[in-house]
Amino acid sequence: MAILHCTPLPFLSLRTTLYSSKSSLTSTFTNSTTRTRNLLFVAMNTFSKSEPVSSSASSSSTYEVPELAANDMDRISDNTFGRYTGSTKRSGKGTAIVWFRNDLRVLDNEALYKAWLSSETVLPVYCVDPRLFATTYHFGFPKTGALRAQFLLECLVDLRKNLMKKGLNLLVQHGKPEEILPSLAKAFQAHTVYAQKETCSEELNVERLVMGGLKQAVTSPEESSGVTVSNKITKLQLVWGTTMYHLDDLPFDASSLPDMYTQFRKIIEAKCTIRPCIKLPPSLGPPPLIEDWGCLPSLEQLGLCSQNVIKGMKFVGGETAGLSRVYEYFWKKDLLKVYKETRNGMLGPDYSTKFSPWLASGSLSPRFLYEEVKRYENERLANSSTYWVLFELIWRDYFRFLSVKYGNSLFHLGGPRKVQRNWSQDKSLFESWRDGCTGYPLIDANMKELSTTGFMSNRGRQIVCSFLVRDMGIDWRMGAEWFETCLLDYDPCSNYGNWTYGSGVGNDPREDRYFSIPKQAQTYDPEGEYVAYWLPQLRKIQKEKRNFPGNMYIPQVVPLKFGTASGSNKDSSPGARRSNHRGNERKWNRR
Ligand SMILES: Cc1cc2nc3c(=O)[nH]c(=O)nc-3n(C[C@H](O)[C@H](O)[C@H](O)COP(=O)(O)OP(=O)(O)OC[C@H]3O[C@@H](n4cnc5c(N)ncnc54)[C@H](O)[C@@H]3O)c2cc1C
Ligand SMILES: Nc1ncnc2c1ncn2[C@@H]1O[C@H](COP(=O)(O)OP(=O)(O)OP(=O)(O)O)[C@@H](O)[C@H]1O
Repeated sequence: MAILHCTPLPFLSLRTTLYSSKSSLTSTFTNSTTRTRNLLFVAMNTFSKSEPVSSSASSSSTYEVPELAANDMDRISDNTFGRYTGSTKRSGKGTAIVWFRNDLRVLDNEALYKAWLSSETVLPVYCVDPRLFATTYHFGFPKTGALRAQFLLECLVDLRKNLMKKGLNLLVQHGKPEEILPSLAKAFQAHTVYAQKETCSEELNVERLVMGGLKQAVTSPEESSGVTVSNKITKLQLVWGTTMYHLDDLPFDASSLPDMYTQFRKIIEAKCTIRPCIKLPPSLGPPPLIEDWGCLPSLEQLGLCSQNVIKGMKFVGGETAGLSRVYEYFWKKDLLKVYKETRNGMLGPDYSTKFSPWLASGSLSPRFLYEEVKRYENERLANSSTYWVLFELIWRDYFRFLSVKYGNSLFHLGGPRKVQRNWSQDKSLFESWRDGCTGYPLIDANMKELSTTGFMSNRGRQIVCSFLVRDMGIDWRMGAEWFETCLLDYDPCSNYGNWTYGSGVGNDPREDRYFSIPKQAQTYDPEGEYVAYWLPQLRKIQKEKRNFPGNMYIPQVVPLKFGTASGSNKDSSPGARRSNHRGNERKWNRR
């Protein structure tokens, strides 16, 4: 297989020039500074770009997710917006800024709604923050890989389009929010900056800096829209919005969050209701007078090599595509009713919802998903599958609330329980995992899918995590940071939360399990279809041997801790296809 090695790219300086007049606001890109990244691993940017061209159509096929024409997606999104249009009246004065972060949507966006209600003019802003394109904390991988960066850019194009449909626009500025927002607040004499509240320290730090910047940029006395604004500090109002259940509706403080998921779920299902989605008026305009709303950077300007998805799933970024995927999965293909039976699959777009990239960027509201599940249950049928999507979305909520409870310990080697264990940071072992060259087809296929598409199934993520941590004994944060680079759906809470669970350092000591590769392969890829898709050289091998190819495949870099990879299932893990969250694994014996 040919691997494209991209040498680390110089980092671009993104400089913002802001003319503090309402009519002239310009952003410029400066392609000047070259700062070579300080990288621990030089080959960190290796992406499996070009598989050999295969004779079989199925081996080289790509699937767009959703697989719908652009005009169909526009129609679906217009219809959805139509259902969420109300007749609220605004009563506010002056200008409010909406600072978009991981809430790149118009539908059910509370920050946007509050800004509209509280003002006469809304200024929507997105800051292309260079820190998002720097490197990960410990191991120097790209903080945002090319595929997620591309997805993000698509989200922004679409957000601008949807805001324009609502009579607004999106101001795109290049630089740090703590520098841009105070300047804008001053220039527009905004009374408030509204934004979605985040929970992890990197984002909290930016919130603190923005707050500090706003305090320093006190607006000067001036007559604006008939209102006298005198030496007022622009407020930063942070709005909760990432979860299906609202933080304020939990029957306990985040600090008393139960440490067992099931306990958490049962309490909130019994005691909490999910707030309805917000209905917006047909127009949120008028927009402020701005000549130049700013342009989006190219991947190259962000210091990334552009990467085409040439195999597997190609996700289309943006709210329009996200709403269309919901329509496609629930209504067009009618797959919600079988979700629980198919969700542990690995191949193709339809074994699971694939909502996660849109949820992570905030292009889809989890409350909207809840309402769509309920609508489906009313109009079609309700069964354990329709419930199970909500069950999984509650996991997502849980990891978000855990980040409030446990703070930075979610990112620490010992995790929230401060578990002491010896970890290795063996570079060549790690690289064999990262590049999909371990000699275990199931691991290698999953890792190639990740670097080629930015996605991996939940089953695959659990298996490759267990292998890295249990069989290789590698520092789990290396795996978590590589996922941070690659995943389209990267979310700090879900990613680091799942990695701490998978590594046995999470808050729940029972979530400490070993996934046996032979057992997983036999259960979830018995005919080797998945591995042969990603490793075409295995296609010539008998189906049931593809996961156990012996010397017909590359050598294994480490032996397995339990069981063998010979094809026989020597693993004594609990029964196959259990429907619980992390079924089909065995308790890890601590070293
Ligand atoms: C090591 C590891 C790392 C992960 N990193 C991330 C991450 O960065 N971002 C992310 O969104 N998910 C992460 N997950 C969770 C899960 O794998 C993905 O959410 C899921 O595979 C996305 O595919 P889907 O949308 O088709 O999921 P579906 O099976 O259709 O589930 C519906 C939704 O439920 C939520 N969900 C499902 N499983 C989980 C879970 N275990 N934890 C949290 N939410 C869940 C997701 O929002 C998902 O979109 C990780 C899991 C593991 C084991
Ligand atoms: N959004 C995020 N994405 C990825 N990592 C994050 C995010 N927010 C916080 N972190 C991680 O949280 C950790 C914070 O480390 P920091 O040193 O600031 O805090 P700390 O608790 O004092 O840790 P330490 O004791 O290791 O110094 C880092 O590992 C950082 O990468």
